[in-house]
Amino acid sequence: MIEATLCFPLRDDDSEGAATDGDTLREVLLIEKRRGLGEGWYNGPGGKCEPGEGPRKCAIRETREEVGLEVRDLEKAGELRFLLDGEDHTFCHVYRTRSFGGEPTSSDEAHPEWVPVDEVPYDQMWEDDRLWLPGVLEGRSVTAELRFEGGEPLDEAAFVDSDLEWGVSFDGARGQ
Ligand SMILES: Nc1ncnc2c1[nH]c(=O)n2[C@H]1C[C@H](O)[C@@H](COP(=O)(O)OP(=O)(O)OP(=O)(O)O)O1
Repeated sequence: MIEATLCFPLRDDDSEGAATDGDTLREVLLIEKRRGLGEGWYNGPGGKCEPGEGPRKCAIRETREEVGLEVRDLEKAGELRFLLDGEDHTFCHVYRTRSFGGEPTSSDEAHPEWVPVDEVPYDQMWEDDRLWLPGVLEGRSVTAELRFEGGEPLDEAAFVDSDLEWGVSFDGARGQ
């Protein structure tokens, strides 16, 4: 099974024009994927773990490689198990963070964009994301089994059903 990661940097944009009436606009950094699995769709920065690499290190490396952001203090927010035609395909660790340095910049893999959390373009993302990402962006934790059918590649298969559990604890080794 492939082990992969996703990382969702969050910030409050209270600059003039972004917020009105004292409200703060909460934003998430998404990427428009320029190549590979999910090309053309929005997602968080992330990707496959290298051999021997822990998922937290992978999320930090992939975010640096894809958008040039140095993310820190990652909080584990989810574990997603993607099945294709009844078989395990990818196990994805999901993180969020409010701590990072640098400015997001485009690479040949990804184009970054700060997006208000209530304007996430779910119609231009993996179909399952609308089930779990809103809760993750609200600060909740989730485990999910997400089932696809129709053969490789995964991003051309049909999303068929899911089981989600919220309020999961990622304390201890599972928090890695
Ligand atoms: N269903 C769904 N929703 C949201 N995100 C994903 C899925 N399925 C997925 O596989 N993913 C995520 C998990 C990973 O972050 C990427 C896929 O990794 P990929 O881009 O292939 O990995 P890279 O390491 O960037 O690719 P290479 O550079 O190694 O080719 O999608």
